[in-house]
Amino acid sequence: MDSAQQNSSAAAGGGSSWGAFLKSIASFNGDLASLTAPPFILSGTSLTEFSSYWCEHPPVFAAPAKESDPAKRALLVLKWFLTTLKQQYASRSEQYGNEKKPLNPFLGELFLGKWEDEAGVTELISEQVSHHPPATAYNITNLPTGVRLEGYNAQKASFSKTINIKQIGHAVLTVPSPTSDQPDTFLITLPSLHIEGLIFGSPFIELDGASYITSSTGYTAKIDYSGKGWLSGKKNSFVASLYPTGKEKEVLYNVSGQWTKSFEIHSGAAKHNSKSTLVDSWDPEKQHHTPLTVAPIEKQHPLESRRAWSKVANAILKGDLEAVGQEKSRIEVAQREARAREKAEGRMWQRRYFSVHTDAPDRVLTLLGPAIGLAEHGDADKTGGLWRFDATKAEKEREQPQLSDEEASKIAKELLGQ
Ligand SMILES: CC(C)CCC[C@@H](C)[C@H]1CC[C@H]2[C@@H]3[C@@H](O)C=C4C[C@@H](O)CC[C@]4(C)[C@H]3CC[C@]12C
Repeated sequence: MDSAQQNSSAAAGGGSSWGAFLKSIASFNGDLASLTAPPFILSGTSLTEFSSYWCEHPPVFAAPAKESDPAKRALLVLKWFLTTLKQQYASRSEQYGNEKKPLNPFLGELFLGKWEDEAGVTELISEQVSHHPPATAYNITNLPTGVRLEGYNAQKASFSKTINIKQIGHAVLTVPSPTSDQPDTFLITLPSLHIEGLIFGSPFIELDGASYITSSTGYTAKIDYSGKGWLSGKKNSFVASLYPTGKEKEVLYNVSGQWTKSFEIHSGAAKHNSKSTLVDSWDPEKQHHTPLTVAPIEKQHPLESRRAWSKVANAILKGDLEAVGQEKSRIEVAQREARAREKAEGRMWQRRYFSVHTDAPDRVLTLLGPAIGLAEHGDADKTGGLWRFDATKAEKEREQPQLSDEEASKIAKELLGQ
């Protein structure tokens, strides 16, 4: 039995737990962390890991740095963005219907790794920068080209027929140009999503609405998402167009397909226009994907996600709900105590890699935000701040010597109750 079938039969047979869950979500307050999901829907993976979905194909991520034409560079950025969607929203649910509830990261949780392939080394830093409201920040750099993505993300959920999730935050991609000293900057918004299949106990994600990518070189891409309607359409569909910013009707390229399957890029406004030609295509089945390398658990910092959550993740794997509850609550209690200590001592938790942008208006949001309706403050009130990668802090972290076993145990005890 695959996990979608397991879920469905749990929903049917173990109807009481799934039924109770459905009832609880119908009245939930929008706080995803407060959802008490039945055991089979729990995942042992924390949301800090999700930042890695941005770069499962490093050569596609780094490709824009080699293109000298700004419009084509913008197209390569759009292509890369579209290739990430399958990982972001469907990789945990290969057979539709086994999306799970990820672990809620604790403040200061880290997920660090790197990809090594024909694009060279690409580094990932992901940090839980805020707990109330929960927000994750990330920075991904392809070292040979300097292509760099930074961003932060929070979710606001509501219930109307199903769980609807609005993503708050944005991403900024910096692409060094082969012909100029000035890199291009791309401001990226994130799609809304909702959960389908809940009633059958086999949840999966569908994207909705539109998201945008706009560049400092004067190009904007709009991506419209749609799903399978009652009468027509295919799951996970999208159409995208790339046009000079402010001239939505002057489409240079159009892209269409399914973000879980394949898509085609055509020149001009319409795919079946006599003047339009096929420029490029993507089929994830035919693509090689580079696995992320993460340090072995014993070598990780105690606040690194897989080390910190290892006991919870093992208990979830074994289906030992009592242990899941106990191990989770150790972390929650220790975190509450840590916050109380900080408050009493008049200090704040120090983020290791990111800082809140507090100076004059943010350069990228001021320059590019208006073209795609993003506010200058970046919804900072809903994400605990406008988070930017802090290269100075990152350098300091890099210089830190490896923790001794005693130091690591002390941190694990104080901050995670382990
Ligand atoms: C399955 C259901 C019953 C419980 C609710 C789970 C809910 C909290 C999960 C499900 C899917 C998750 C999305 C995920 O698809 C992908 C991303 C993209 C990533 O870059 C940032 C996180 C986000 C939005 C996840 C948030 C948590 C979601 C909505």
